[in-house]
Amino acid sequence: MSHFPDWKNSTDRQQQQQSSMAAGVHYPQQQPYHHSNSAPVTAASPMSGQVEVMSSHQYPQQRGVGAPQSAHYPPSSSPAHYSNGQHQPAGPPQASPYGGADQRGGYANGVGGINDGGGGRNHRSSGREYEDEQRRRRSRSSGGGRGGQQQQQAPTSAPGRRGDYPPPDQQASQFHYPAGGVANNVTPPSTDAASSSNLAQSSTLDATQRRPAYLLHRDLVIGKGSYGQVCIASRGEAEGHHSNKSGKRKKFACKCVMLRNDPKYIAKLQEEVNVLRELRGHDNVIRLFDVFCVDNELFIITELGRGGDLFHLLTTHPKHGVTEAYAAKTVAEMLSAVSFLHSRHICHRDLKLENWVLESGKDVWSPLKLIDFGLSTHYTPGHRLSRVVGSSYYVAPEVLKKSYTEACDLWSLGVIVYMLLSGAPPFYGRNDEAIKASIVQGAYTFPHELFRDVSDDAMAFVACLLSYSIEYRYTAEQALTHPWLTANCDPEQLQNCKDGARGVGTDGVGADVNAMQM
Ligand SMILES: Nc1ncnc2c1ncn2[C@@H]1O[C@H](COP(=O)(O)OP(=O)(O)OP(=O)(O)O)[C@@H](O)[C@H]1O
Repeated sequence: MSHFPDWKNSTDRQQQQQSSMAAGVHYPQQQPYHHSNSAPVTAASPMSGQVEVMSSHQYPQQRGVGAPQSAHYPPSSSPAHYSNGQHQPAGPPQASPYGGADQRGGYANGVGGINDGGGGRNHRSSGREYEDEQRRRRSRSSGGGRGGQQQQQAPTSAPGRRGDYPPPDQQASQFHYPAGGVANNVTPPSTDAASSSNLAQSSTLDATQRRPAYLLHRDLVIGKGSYGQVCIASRGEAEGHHSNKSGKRKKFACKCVMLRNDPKYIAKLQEEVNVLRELRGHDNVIRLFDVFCVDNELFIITELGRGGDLFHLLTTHPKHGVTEAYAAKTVAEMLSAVSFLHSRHICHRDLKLENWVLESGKDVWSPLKLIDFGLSTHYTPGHRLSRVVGSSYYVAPEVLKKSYTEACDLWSLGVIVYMLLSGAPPFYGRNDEAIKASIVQGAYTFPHELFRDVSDDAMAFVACLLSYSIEYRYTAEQALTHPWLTANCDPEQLQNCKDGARGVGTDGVGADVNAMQM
């Protein structure tokens, strides 16, 4: 028996993936996986009522040939643990490979209980502030969830058919926005119908300012999150504007968020949009195209990651772990994006497999793009953040202890790399509270069963990111120079990542948002 429900058989996830396929998100067929001799990942146990208190996705606990049969994996008696206090490096961590499997392990320290009162999460709502989650859960259980309202209000066409939203007769007024019509300020909904007209509607248009209408395909859902759903939007020839070479309408991802009359909520959305704007142009950050409001609903139009997210890539294949070459390429791109964020004093705070999408549905080696800046925030260097936000499994211990810096993003990347290499999370538990306790304790191992094909350098790299002390944790810039990346990445690609980290090659960063509109 395992404490991890069978995430592979999650109905929500399957439906979402089928919907994504229909929506034009095609998961690449190439398989960058290793462990070809390993047995398929074993489904642990059927999804159970635990889902209410589990994180968004359930990660496998046991897998592969030789995986321990115990309920807790790695076993708590594993000799691979060693304590943080005893083995903390004296200076910034170097690429010091561990001598052997029995010496590899995580740092344990005597940190006490978790002081966050966060609760569990539903299937796909892990990336949110814990207090908000509690509120949403109450709202859902009373049948008043925002997502439900959104579904009901959506004036889509008949089920199964493409739903063009808004209806054709409303498109001109609602989706032809002026040149300055991007919602530069997200306005809270108003009870006054006249004043609740969105920015697009309230501006005067002339012919030269008009832009092509978007068609929002409400039934082509590519992702669901705690703040709404992400659908396909398209525009192109049908409105007499430029189409792509094949004459098809160009597709975008559209995050649809119902606005609430809540200043904090609006401020959060404003920050998400601001951050997306500011990061525009980096190769590994999803590109923002438009933002606008219609009838108290905010639409954030971005580039479409056609290859789906990394969670899907990692979990839908029967083998576990990707090759080191693929992991290194992936991580170099992640570090490039994160270094770029940090150079602009933006902390993402929700780095996880689900928030990286592949640009192409045909090439698994295509560039990765960072999405979901809903928890991102600008920070003042040297000042600590205190709000407990993040996703289970990935959240850094110092975040749970309410005093953290941008280094929390590097911890999350450490968790991601660990998972890419092994297919399992370093910190886990039977529910969110147990996972958080495991993180705060900080002990993890590199079980031989999962890491037998993984190099010492790779594990040393992970350890540099999963350093309990932020003093010793690598920055994104430092991590980009780690020998494991040098040994496993294409030199030119790695250099591009390093350049991207410094903002070299990013087009028009900081320029007026209107310049980016198509
Ligand atoms: N631009 C995109 N291209 C492809 N897929 C996307 C894109 N944006 C979002 N998705 C998919 O939709 C899912 C949810 O999107 P997003 O994370 O932005 O929503 P959210 O409400 O903020 O979610 P969460 O609560 O998990 O943080 C993603 O995990 C991803 O699978």
